[in-house]
This record gives sequence, C-alpha cells and structure tokens, in this order.
Amino acid sequence: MEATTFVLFGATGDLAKRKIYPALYNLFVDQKLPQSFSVIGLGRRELSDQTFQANVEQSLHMFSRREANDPDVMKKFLRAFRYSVLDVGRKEDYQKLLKLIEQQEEEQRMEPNRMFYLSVGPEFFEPITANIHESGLGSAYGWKRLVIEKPFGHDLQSARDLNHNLGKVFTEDEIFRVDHYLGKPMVQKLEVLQQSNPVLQALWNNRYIANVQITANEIVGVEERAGYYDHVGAVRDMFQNHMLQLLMMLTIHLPNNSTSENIRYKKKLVMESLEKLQKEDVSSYVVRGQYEAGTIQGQSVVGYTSEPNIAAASSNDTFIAAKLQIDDYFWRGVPFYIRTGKRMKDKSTRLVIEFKEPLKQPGANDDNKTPNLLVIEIGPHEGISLQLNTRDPLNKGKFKPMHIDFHENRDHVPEAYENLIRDALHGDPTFFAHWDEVELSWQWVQPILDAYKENLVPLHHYAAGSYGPAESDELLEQDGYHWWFDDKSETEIESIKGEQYAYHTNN
Ligand SMILES: NC(=O)C1=CN([C@@H]2O[C@H](COP(=O)(O)OP(=O)(O)OC[C@H]3O[C@@H](n4cnc5c(N)ncnc54)[C@H](OP(=O)(O)O)[C@@H]3O)[C@@H](O)[C@H]2O)C=CC1
Ligand SMILES: O=C1O[C@H](COP(=O)(O)O)[C@@H](O)[C@H](O)[C@H]1O
Repeated sequence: MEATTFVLFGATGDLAKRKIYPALYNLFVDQKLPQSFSVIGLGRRELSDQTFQANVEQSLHMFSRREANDPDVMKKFLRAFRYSVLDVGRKEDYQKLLKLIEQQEEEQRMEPNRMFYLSVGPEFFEPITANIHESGLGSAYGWKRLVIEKPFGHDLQSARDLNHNLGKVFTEDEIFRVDHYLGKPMVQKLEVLQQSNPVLQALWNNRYIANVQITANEIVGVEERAGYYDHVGAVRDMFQNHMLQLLMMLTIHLPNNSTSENIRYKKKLVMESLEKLQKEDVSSYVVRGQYEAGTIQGQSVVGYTSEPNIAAASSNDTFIAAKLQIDDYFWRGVPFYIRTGKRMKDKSTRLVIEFKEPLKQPGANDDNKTPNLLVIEIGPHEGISLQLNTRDPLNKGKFKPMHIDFHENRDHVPEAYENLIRDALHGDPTFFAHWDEVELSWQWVQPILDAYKENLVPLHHYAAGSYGPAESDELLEQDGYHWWFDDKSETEIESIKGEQYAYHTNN
C-alpha cells in the first residue's frame, strides 16, 4: 500500500476517540496499514505529541473491542502519531501544518500522499477544504483524498452547495463520503451474496418477492446530541443516508465481477426509479413519530421533549416509517417498508425479504403455512436465516416452519470504520456514497422535509420501549402484511416454531 499521511481534523473529538483510533489500531495489528504511515492530529487544544499519544492510547483502552495490552505493539502504533494546533479559520495554522507534513515526508522519505479526514462539525467542511487549497496542502505531486463525515447537507439545496464548494478543491474521485452503514460487514456482503448465489439471483425480483422490510431500531434516545439531533430528526439522521443506502445495496442487480463503477451506477438507477412523493401525499406513505416516556429493558426513560436541551414544544421526529416503490423491471409492485427510530424496544438492524405464497391447491389444508422469509441481520449481531415450511409428522402432518440459520462467529469481525478507512487508504470508493446517490437521496426526501415543515404530516407519539406508533403497523396492514419480528409476529412464529437447523462457522 502506498505511503500515506493521515491528516485528522477533529482529533480530540468524540468520533476520533470512539471509532477512528480503534479502527486504525485494528488495521495496524492486522498489518493493513501502509508501511510508511503517519497520523497528524489537529484541534484547537494545545497538546504535546506525548499527551496526544497518551490520549489516543486511553481511547483504545476505552473503546477498542480488541485487547490493546501489548506495550510493544502499542508503542510501535503510537509512534506514527503527531499533533498540531489548528483553528479552522486561522491561515497560519495551515502553513504550520504544511511544514510539519513536508518535514515528516522528507525525514521518512515518503511519497506526499495525503488523506484529509474531516471529523469535525459540518460548518467546517467548506472552510477547511478552501484552506487546504490556499495553503498548498493539496498541491503536492502525490495523491490527495478527502474523507468527509456526515451530515452531507441539511436538505437538497445545501447538499448541492456543499458539493459545489468541495468540488472546487477535490474531484469526485478524491472525495470519500462516509456512510458508516456501508462499512458494516454484512452490508458489504450483500453484493456478493446476490451476485454469487444463483438461487438468490433467480428469486431477486417481483415474481417471487412479496415485500421487503428494512428496519433500524435503536434503544438509545437523543443522548447528549440535542443541539444536532433536534434540527435533523430521524429523517435526516438515518433515513436520507443509512436507510436509503441499505435499500440501494439490497435492490441492485449486478453482473458477475462487478466493478465499483457498476455498483455505483446500479445504485443510481435504483434511486432514479424510486416513485417520487408529492408533498401533499407524504402523509399516506410516511409515518412520523416522537417517543414519549416509557420503559426499556426494565428502565424508565423520559420522553423526547423532557430530554436535556430539548424544547418542551419540539415536534422533531425520532421515528420514521415509509412505504417506497421502485418502478423498474425487477421491483415493480413490490412494496418496500422502511422504518427507523430511537427508544425502541430493542436494537436491531435487519432486512426481511418476504416471499410470495405459492399458489394454494384447491381443498389443501395449508392454512398454517408461513411465508418463506430471508432475514439478513446487519447488527448488532450478523446473521442470515431462511424460513422454510416443512411437514410436522407429530401434528397431523400440518406444516411447521424450519429455520436455517447462519451466524458469524469469528473472534474479530471488522468494524465499519475499519473497513472504510482501509478502503479509503486503498482509494477504493465502492462503499462510500457517490454524489449522485447523495443528491438523489436528498431529492427523494425533500418533499418529506417540506411536508414536515408545513405540518402536513401528523406527529404520532409512541411509548419508549415499543416498536413505534400504531400507524407504522397500519402502513403494512393496509397491504395485508405486518412487520416481522415485532412482538406480535414473533409470538406467531414461536407458537409454530419447529426444529432449528443451525449452521455456525468459525472461518
Ligand atoms: N460522534 C459520532 O458518533 C459521530 C459523529 N459524526 C460526525 O463526525 C463529526 C465530528 O463529530 P464528533 O467527533 O462527535 O464532534 P466533537 O464535538 O466531539 O469534536 C469536534 C472536533 O472538532 C474540533 N474543533 C471544533 N471547533 C474547531 C475549530 N474552530 N477549529 C479546529 N477544530 C475544531 C474539536 O477540537 P478542539 O475542541 O480541540 O478544537 C474536536 O476535535 C461531525 O461532523 C459529526 O456529525 C458522524 C457519525 C457519528
Ligand atoms: O449515524 C448514526 O448512526 C447511529 C446508529 O448507528 P448504528 O451503527 O449503531 O446502527 C445513530 O445512533 C445516530 O443517531 C446516527 O447519527
């Protein structure tokens, strides 16, 4: 891998500590970092290199899932870290940074390849890139890359403006927009799963699939992020990016040996084929919710408007469910139900593909048949299971469901940020959001934002610890379906559950 200087804006921040340093450490231990690699951390705080290194080490002890106890390994890892004070608006700080980078590149005889990672608030994205340009930081003869965190804009227009301004300094090929859901190992497997399994490939269309359900439920509430979250809500925080990316990854049809370009092109086609919403119709397809007080796992929790720093009159959304349709050859007529919410009963990100019922035989006693389901668990645990029907010889030959389960059982499954940082270091854009996808996602979501703003969509309250407002169930019930694996449907499954065929792997 090519020599790289990793220039981290926001090196003293929460994301750096919780995600970026643990990911770099894991890559280092697995020997997936370039031989010549240095990190330059930036922030306004005055820190010596030693203090910075000690802070990085401390964050590994707090947040790394992997043991970080070997002092020799730690020492070698931390050797790559330097710190420089930089205030985003102070031009002289960029000059100082340039000198430091050039000096390091010279001392270590490194190619001047520079990866600028913006782990700072979105208001800093534009001034930082402009200063990278003006200071000459981006003008060395090696490559330059920009890794940019969310949120990418607040609505369609602001996203376009931001992209236009970034584009003055970095080309699309040089911009790596992080959507950490694309870094999740199971999401990265979706493409291969479909592409290299003819069985799935053959079934991946409206002839066999009745509906698709995409869920990202969270137990946590707004936490300490009131200032950010109360302005974005579930629609911008999760739906516009993560949920639509899951939809794209699940529905693309790929040729064998697809390239990054194929994948991104096909994702774009999916977004272009999404049936558009009109602002006036949003309330028929979208359910907007906000949590009230309730109990989660035996603990009482307050409602959203009683959370610290949230106004008592806030009508911000903490839940969204939506029905979407893709108007293309493969998916026409298949409803896609998407939901995500905070303070839900459990933490789970999953895709459920419900297959169509086979034609019923006249007079056949097959009432207790359940649909075939393919369930892809993305988190917190990875897994795939298939629900099939079989005969129960002990119960008058009635049908009973059989489950084939696969659960990832490896000691160390890479975390999303590990995959993404490794890909960015390799210059592989496959699992980063291309501008076309981002723009089309904002375009699709914009009528929802407008309808919310004009109060055209009722705000339904739900108890913390539930699965969201009843209206979210009704969205499916009107089409004759229900959300799988909520209490109701779980009980149904439990009551008829048969043998479990489990397949575990240690690969
Ligand atoms: N935290 C998370 O889990 C997630 C965060 N994100 C995104 O990542 C980005 C960073 O988030 P997070 O780490 O939580 O934010 P924090 O508020 O924890 O950290 C912000 C960082 O920016 C630096 N900073 C603030 N003002 C300036 C300035 N004027 N000049 C230079 N540096 C400055 C701070 O350093 P100092 O105070 O030393 O100047 C600090 O290192 C945001 O865009 C956020 O939306 C995305 C997904 C998840
Ligand atoms: O981007 C975000 O994602 C998290 C949920 O991520 P997960 O990996 O735990 O599923 C969410 O809590 C946060 O509000 C949002 O900004």
